[in-house]
Amino acid sequence: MITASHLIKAYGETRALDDVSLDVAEGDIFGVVGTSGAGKSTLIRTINGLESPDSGTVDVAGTRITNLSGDELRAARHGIGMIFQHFNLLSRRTVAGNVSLALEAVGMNKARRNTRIREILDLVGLADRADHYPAQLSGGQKQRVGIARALATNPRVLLSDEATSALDPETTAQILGLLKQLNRELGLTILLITHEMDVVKQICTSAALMQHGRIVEGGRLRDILLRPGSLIARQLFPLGEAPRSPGTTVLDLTFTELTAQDPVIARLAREQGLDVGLLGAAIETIDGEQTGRTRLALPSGANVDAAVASLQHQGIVVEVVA
Ligand SMILES: Nc1ncnc2c1ncn2[C@@H]1O[C@H](COP(=O)(O)OP(=O)(O)OP(=O)(O)O)[C@@H](O)[C@H]1O
Repeated sequence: MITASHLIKAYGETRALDDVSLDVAEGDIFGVVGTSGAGKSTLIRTINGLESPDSGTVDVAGTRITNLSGDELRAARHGIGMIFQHFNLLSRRTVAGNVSLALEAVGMNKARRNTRIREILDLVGLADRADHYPAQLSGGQKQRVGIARALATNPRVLLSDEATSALDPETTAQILGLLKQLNRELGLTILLITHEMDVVKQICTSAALMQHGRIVEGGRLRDILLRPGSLIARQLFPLGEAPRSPGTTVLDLTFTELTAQDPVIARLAREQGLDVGLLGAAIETIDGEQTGRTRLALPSGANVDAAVASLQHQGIVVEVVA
């Protein structure tokens, strides 16, 4: 649904995008994560045609965005909804008036606009706020207006630029819940950029990690998590620095639903006759599956190869970290 191919964008000496390629499948919720300055905003602005790359191409829903300019580009952008960290609402317009803007831009007549505004405000849970002004709304309600405005023209794609970064954790969870619902009910494809791994945990089905203008890792979350050495898995389930104590072997285990219910540690201890220590664990539901990482310590003298083989036999990804 969204394909970016070999994007390069430089600002002076800085390569904000340094050969970035990305594929977002229809119906996916794809999160691009990275620290400040990694190039996330430049990427999302290039995908909706606000920024043109020095080279490379962007296709959204079958249209080559990077070939368009002027009216053609404006028309294509009506098919791409976008929401922002600071909502970008017009303070002098009511909630209905803000949503109406998107519909006026595509030339819809007043009667149809009014019907569509009611419909979309109902969908985002703001039917009773149509006549309020942005200043009279909470942050979460303002973002709901942003979402209603972005989806008013029925785009198949929604881009989200740090849409929950200005919200408290509870409101963030509600807005992410709404996005997930819209993804499910409308088949909406969502590409979001965020610096918060929690956002990825809560709704994404796929993710990519950006560093210094490059995508250093990406794919479906369930595949990424089972990739030994995955940077995204480490950030999703931080276990910290591995402790070093002479003779002890430290293992990091990554497991998915298949094994979450199994008595993995007990079985390892029993089969190998080992006193296994538990050093850390982080377990969450990701993409609907119980997933997690656990850090174990094996005592000195343990047959590490046999222990690793036994864990791998149970479908667990094992890394010897110390
Ligand atoms: N218009 C611009 N002019 C000059 N440099 C820019 C411009 N836009 C971005 N950059 C530079 O490009 C790099 C990537 O910036 P970008 O805003 O895309 O990163 P980001 O990951 O979105 O960071 P943040 O989360 O802080 O917004 C940075 O080094 C930034 O300073």
